[in-house]
Amino acid sequence: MAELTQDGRKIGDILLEVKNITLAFGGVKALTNISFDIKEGEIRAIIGPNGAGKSSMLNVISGFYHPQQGEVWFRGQKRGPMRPYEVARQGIARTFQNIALFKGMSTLDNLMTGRITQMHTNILWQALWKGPAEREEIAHREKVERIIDFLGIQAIRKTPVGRLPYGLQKRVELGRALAAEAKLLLLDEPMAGMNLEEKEDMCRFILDVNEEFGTTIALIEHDMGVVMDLSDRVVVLDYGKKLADGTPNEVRNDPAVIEAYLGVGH
Ligand SMILES: Nc1ncnc2c1ncn2[C@@H]1O[C@H](COP(=O)(O)OP(=O)(O)OP(=O)(O)O)[C@@H](O)[C@H]1O
Repeated sequence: MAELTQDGRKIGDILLEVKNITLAFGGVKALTNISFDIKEGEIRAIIGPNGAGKSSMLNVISGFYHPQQGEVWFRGQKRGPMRPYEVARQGIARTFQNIALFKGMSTLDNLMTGRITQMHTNILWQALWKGPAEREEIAHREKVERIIDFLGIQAIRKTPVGRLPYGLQKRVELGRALAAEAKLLLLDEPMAGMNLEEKEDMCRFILDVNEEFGTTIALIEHDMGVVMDLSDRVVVLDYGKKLADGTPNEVRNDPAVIEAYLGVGH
């Protein structure tokens, strides 16, 4: 059953669910018995003080970490242990806390690498018969050009990304994740290190992606203003445990959340 948000966006059924996830590194428990869901069309934030387990959670969802306990369900199916590229092929794309682009390559080429999960022909096939590979390349190129237009980055399409200012590199990284045409987009601190104007731009792009492509988005963010403005629901972690889960308003007024944040001087 779809529900409508105040601004008229449609939120559908559960797209991804984590159930009782426990993840430890040696003696350090990064996540303890964490459960929550992400619904189709939703913008979902994961927040919490430093070391709360946010990135670990994203790494579990994207297949980089494998929890000792718990289950991940995607599109109604329980997932077996999966490698990150298998998760990506299933329709989950992500960006990283520290930008992970190919710095010497152009914006365009970086975005093309985002198409890899969608490519059908391989190198042998390309060598044997150029036709289909060429047609495929053209189709991928068209998709990437649309993303370049959407993000307003035509002027930097040939620029090596290492030469771009930080805010633009973050935008290219978002573009690469978009190029994968994922159902679920995971953004690890998309506004970290940005000035106010860059943050406002990034917020706009996240909302536009969600509205225009219907992409479900889960993001980790430290800027509370951004989290409260952008997200439909927020899950709060602290010391690897789930502290609260609800609408921005519910979470903002939760005494346990206020305590956790005040306690670490936020
Ligand atoms: N690969 C790893 N090896 C060992 N310990 C790890 C690893 N990844 C995370 N941890 C530990 O797990 C805990 C949670 O870390 P995590 O990075 O998930 O927190 P976070 O909420 O994302 O923090 P931050 O806001 O500072 O990025 C920390 O104690 C961290 O040191």
